[in-house]
Amino acid sequence: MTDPVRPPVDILIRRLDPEIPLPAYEHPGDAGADLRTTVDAELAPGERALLPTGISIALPDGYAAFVHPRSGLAVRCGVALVNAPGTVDAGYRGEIKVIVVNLDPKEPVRFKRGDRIAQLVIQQVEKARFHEVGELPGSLRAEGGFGSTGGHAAV
Ligand SMILES: O=c1ccn([C@H]2C[C@H](O)[C@@H](COP(=O)(O)OP(=O)(O)OP(=O)(O)O)O2)c(=O)[nH]1
Ligand SMILES: [Mg+2]
Repeated sequence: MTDPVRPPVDILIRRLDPEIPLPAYEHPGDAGADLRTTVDAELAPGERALLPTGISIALPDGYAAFVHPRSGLAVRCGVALVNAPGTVDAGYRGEIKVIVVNLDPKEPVRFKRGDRIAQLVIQQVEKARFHEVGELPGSLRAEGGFGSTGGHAAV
């Protein structure tokens, strides 16, 4: 489905497993295209695994793809991504993989080949030039961070 505001970016994709469907947006306005895994896997509570998706892509320069968790898996099964969001660099040509972890304290999680395990968000990214200085310009926040504005539970 075409976005009326901005046309989609064209991305070359290789299917490393011909039986697994390509990543797809489930609805026209979705930000993420769901990624599937090519393997069966069972994760004990607290266990993590590197799951293959059966695809590799060539992003245009100036883009990156981010591997985000799926909320449904998180709320129903306690599945998180260890490195969320995973960063796929424009120059990466290897298989996209997903580092899942089972955060449920009691129940194992089972993935079946073809299951949708994560979602891929494509974004334009800025490149920075870093200019070293002795002093940074001032700001209202200054060095306050990590709860400096309050509103969090006392520790
Ligand atoms: O969830 C992810 C994260 C990364 N990658 C791939 C694509 C990315 O371009 C490459 C390297 O990722 P990253 O830079 O996050 O890892 P690193 O530990 O810094 O590895 P490297 O030294 O290869 O950059 O691994 C994935 O397939 N899935
Ligand atoms: Mg890196």
